[in-house]
Amino acid sequence: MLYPLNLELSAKVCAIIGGGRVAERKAQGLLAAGARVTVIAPEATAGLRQLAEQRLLCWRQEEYRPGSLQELCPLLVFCTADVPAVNRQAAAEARSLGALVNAAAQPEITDFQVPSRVQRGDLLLTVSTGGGSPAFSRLLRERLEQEYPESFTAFMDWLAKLRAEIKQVPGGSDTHQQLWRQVLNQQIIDLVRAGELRQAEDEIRHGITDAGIKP
Ligand SMILES: C[C@@]1(CC(=O)O)C2=NC(=C\c3[nH]c(c(CCC(=O)O)c3CC(=O)O)Cc3[nH]c(c(CC(=O)O)c3CCC(=O)O)/C=C3\N/C(=C\2)[C@@H](CCC(=O)O)[C@]3(C)CC(=O)O)/[C@H]1CCC(=O)O
Ligand SMILES: NC(=O)c1ccc[n+]([C@@H]2O[C@H](COP(=O)([O-])OP(=O)(O)OC[C@H]3O[C@@H](n4cnc5c(N)ncnc54)[C@H](O)[C@@H]3O)[C@@H](O)[C@H]2O)c1
Repeated sequence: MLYPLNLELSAKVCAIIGGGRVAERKAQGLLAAGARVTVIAPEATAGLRQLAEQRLLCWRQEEYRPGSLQELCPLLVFCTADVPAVNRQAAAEARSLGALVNAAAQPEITDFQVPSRVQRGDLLLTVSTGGGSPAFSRLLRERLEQEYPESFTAFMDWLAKLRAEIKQVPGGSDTHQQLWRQVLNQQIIDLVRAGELRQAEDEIRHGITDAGIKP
């Protein structure tokens, strides 16, 4: 069974071996998370070249060779070359440097997989099939995008602010847990989904007042 975790990657060094379609997809996700990305590949897609020209990532236009990763000291290494032996070599070096390895087509050298995802502000929904069917992950992701539209971005922002207020309320975490379980119900999700943010927020505020709490 895979163990899910959401990594804080801002300013962390990540290396991508290979410059094809898979590399480009991985680079986009990593850049969105604020990582410092270096691509090592003799050739790169137009999209990757553009990102390099905009200095959003570093493209080392060369083949991977043992030692290439040494001075980078990356946290994560993505092996996406279309030569399995190259990916194996890079993965071995990465591990010796303490990095975690992703190799989409070679599960035997993979430490972690990248899930399909929907981002709505701080709300992050991810889907994995453990490599069984990435196409099914995509299908589910498309459904989740419809079920959790953009309105959730603003709602999550509001909810996090309210939680910060509630945290100041005396009673400790048991009281807070009980309160949240009472005021957050399935109907709230439906209201946010329908874009009725104001009503969702009012429902929550009323629930808090009914519980006798003044945030
Ligand atoms: C989630 C997503 C994220 C991302 O890539 O960032 C991702 N694949 C996506 C899409 C996708 N990938 C492929 C297709 C074509 C249809 C098909 O083949 O099924 C489609 C669908 C499409 O594009 O329509 C081909 C494919 N993928 C892998 C192999 C290798 C193999 O199976 O051996 C092959 C065959 C290559 C070949 O035949 O040459 C392997 C992996 N792909 C994973 C992630 C990991 C498992 C995640 C999981 O199980 O859920 C894992 C194990 C490695 C990893 O960690 O990257 C992204 C969803 C984007 C979205 O949400 O739209
Ligand atoms: N396209 C997909 O959706 C997908 C998904 C998962 C896995 N895969 C597999 O992952 C691999 C990469 O897929 P792709 O579509 O990005 O392939 P691609 O052919 O578009 O890209 C391969 C890249 O590897 C680079 N490369 C070759 N030798 C290298 C070396 N010695 N050092 C550094 N880079 C080197 C090439 O220059 C090229 O940029 C393939 O084996 C593919 O079967 C593809």
